[in-house]
Amino acid sequence: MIVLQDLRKRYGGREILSGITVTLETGRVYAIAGPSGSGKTTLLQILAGYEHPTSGAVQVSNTLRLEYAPQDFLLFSTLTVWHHMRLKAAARRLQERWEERAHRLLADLGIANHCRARVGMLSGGERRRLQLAIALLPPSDVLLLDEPTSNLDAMASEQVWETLAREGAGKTMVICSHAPIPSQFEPVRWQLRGGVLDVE
Ligand SMILES: Nc1ncnc2c1ncn2[C@@H]1O[C@H](COP(=O)(O)OP(=O)(O)OP(=O)(O)O)[C@@H](O)[C@H]1O
Repeated sequence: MIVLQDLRKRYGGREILSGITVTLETGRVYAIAGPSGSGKTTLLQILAGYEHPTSGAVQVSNTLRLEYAPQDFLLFSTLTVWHHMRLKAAARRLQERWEERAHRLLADLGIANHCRARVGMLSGGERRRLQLAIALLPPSDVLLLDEPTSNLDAMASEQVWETLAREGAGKTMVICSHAPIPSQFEPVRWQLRGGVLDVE
C-alpha cells in the first residue's frame, strides 16, 4: 500500500501539488489525467523517490519494488538496445534467465529487430518502448509509467497496452497519460487540476 498524506510541492513561489491525500491499493491501476503542466510527472517523480515533496508524507512500504518509466528518455545514444537491457539486469542484479525475458519483452513491444541498434538511431516511438522494456525487465510490485504510449501509432500503442496488461497483472500501476487507458485495466481514473486530485 502507498499512502500520500497532504502532499504539497512548490517550485519557486508556485504550488504545483496542493495537498494530495490518497491511498493506493495493492494491485490496482490508477490513471492520472490532467492538463499539460498540471503536475502529473511531478507526482510520479515523488512516488518514485526522484523528487521530494515540499511538505506532507509519502508512505511506501520498503518491501515494495518500484520501477519507473519516465516521460523523458533516460537512455544513452551511443549504446545499443541490448546494452540497455544488460545495464538494467546488472543494476538489479538479475541472474537467472533475464536474457530470455529481455528478448521476449522486446519482441512483445515490437522492437526485437532493433536489439543491436544504437539508441541514437531509434525513433521516438522505439525509444519509448525501450524505456518500457527496461522498466518491465526486473521483478516489481509497482509500475510508475509516464505517458507510456506517447510517440506511438495505434498499432504500437496496442502492443504496449497488451504487454502492460500481461506484465502488470497483479501489480499496482500508476499511469499518467493524455491518451485514454483501456477499460480492461479497470483503472481508478484521477484528474489532476489546480494541484488537486479528483476521482472522475
Ligand atoms: N524542476 C523543476 N523546477 C521548476 N519547475 C518545475 C520543475 N519540474 C516541473 N516544473 C513545473 O511544474 C509544473 C508541472 O510540471 P509536470 O511536468 O509535473 O506537469 P505534467 O502534468 O506532467 O505536464 P505534461 O502533461 O506536459 O507532461 C510545470 O509548470 C513545470 O514547468
